[in-house]
Amino acid sequence: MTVLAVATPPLVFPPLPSPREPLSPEGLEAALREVGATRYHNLHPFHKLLHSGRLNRDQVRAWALNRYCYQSAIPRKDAALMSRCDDRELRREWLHRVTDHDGFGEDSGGIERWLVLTDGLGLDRDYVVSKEGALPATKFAVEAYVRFVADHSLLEAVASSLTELFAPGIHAERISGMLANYDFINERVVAYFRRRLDQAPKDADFALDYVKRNARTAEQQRAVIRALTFKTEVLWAQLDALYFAYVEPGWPAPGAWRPGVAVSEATHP
Ligand SMILES: O=C(O)c1cc(C(=O)O)c2c(n1)C(=O)C(=O)c1cc(C(=O)O)[nH]c1-2
Repeated sequence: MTVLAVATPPLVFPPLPSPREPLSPEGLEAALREVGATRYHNLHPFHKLLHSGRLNRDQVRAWALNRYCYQSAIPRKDAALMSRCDDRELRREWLHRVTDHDGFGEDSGGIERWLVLTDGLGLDRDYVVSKEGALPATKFAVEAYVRFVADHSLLEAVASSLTELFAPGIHAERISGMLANYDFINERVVAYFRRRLDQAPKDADFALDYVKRNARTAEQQRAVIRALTFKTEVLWAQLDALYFAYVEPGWPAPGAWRPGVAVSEATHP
């Protein structure tokens, strides 16, 4: 079986830091950044294909439709985090993450902007929102993230959001790569990512500062490194599933979306 030739990350990742003695806050930040540098999903072959214009429109549709599940779960996981939080200051700071996605007042929110993207790709909105066509692995990975935040310590829950430290780079790469390489992508449909370029760094800086101040023992530091590693796996598993279903060998699970389903070729630029 020929697997598409793309630049792949090393098969064996460098060992993760596993502090026995507490690290300094700066040492902990370096360890967390190392997790991102070696495991974040910008390294995944599916993203390399997506950003360089080597997917066809149906493969981009499959990505957007599955990724909707992740988007729509983010406010649920942030509400789960807040429900466990006794610290009013932390709740006040975290609250806007829910409204960034669900919208508030005049702002229709990130989930709506994501649906503008799926509209632009010609996907039926009700079908996307129903999540009926999402891959099993997408649903499992996304729910695992919501459960992780609900079940682990507040510190680990905050740390699991730290993949956002690495998101602006991939969003910038996606905006320029997709605009340059696909004639069916325009400014209107990349609006979601442009907005995240401002939102994500503020969220990530706050969460990083919180983790550096609160993870003081070696045990807490191991836990936050594990939480961030877990989150990179949530993201990676979704792309593995997309690659298997829609690139190579191209086996979508029973019931998962297939080209031609819930699609109108007329896009809405
Ligand atoms: O496009 C991406 O690669 C990407 C990655 C991530 C991430 O790293 O978790 C998020 C987002 N986008 C995103 O748009 C977003 O709103 C978001 C929220 C969170 C989170 O964990 O709270 N991650 C991400």
